[in-house]
Amino acid sequence: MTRSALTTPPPGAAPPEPLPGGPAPGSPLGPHYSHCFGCGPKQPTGLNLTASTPDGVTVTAEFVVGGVHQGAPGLAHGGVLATAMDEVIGMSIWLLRRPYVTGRLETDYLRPVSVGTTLHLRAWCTGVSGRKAYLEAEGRIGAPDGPVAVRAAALFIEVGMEHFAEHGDADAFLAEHHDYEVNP
Ligand SMILES: CCCCCCCC(=O)SCCNC(=O)CCNC(=O)[C@H](O)C(C)(C)COP(=O)(O)OP(=O)(O)OC[C@H]1O[C@@H](n2cnc3c(N)ncnc32)[C@H](O)[C@@H]1OP(=O)(O)O
Repeated sequence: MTRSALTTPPPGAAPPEPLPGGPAPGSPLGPHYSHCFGCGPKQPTGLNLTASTPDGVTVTAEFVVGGVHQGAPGLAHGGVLATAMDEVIGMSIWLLRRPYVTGRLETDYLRPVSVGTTLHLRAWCTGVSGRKAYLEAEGRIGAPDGPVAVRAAALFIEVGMEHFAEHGDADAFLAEHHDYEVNP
């Protein structure tokens, strides 16, 4: 992975600890928003990723590449694979229950991914420094220890709820997260 300086945590940036009262290891994670293109069950044209966490800080998910995800005939579109990386990374930082958005996403494509492949995704945080979270992800073909097809590194930036209120629909988010603390 040719991770750039922009997605490499600075010295002293520690990875996060599991959130007290967070999801139990192995338990499935719900979508962060039901209409999300990546994980929303009410988004029929989306990726419909479902994920779980083995340890409260890592996220795993399976993505079955279908015909609707093609770029070249029979092969996954690179932008769709980047979307899957963005989503699983977003799910892993959402384990902290603070709102982050993608600032930068770097993707390496190491192997072609055929339609019909189950891509085993994994994402984790390598460090948090102020508002910046540094994250990585990988997608492996056919099994959790299969050959790596895609790798990603990302910088996510923590934002306030005003980001969604000003640019999007904060009420739609809060309607699905009654337990969410706006000012924790
Ligand atoms: C609640 C669950 C949500 C799940 C979301 C799922 C993931 C997504 O799809 S998010 C959608 C895609 N992303 C976006 O729409 C974000 C669009 N961008 C923005 O809104 C803004 O640029 C935003 C919020 C990232 C940063 O703006 P702002 O809050 O003004 O902060 P800003 O001062 O510019 O940057 C903060 C720091 O991050 C750095 N930074 C910001 N963007 C980048 C970038 N692209 N690359 C490198 N560094 C960056 C800045 O240099 C700055 O660093 P420092 O503190 O060292 O000076």
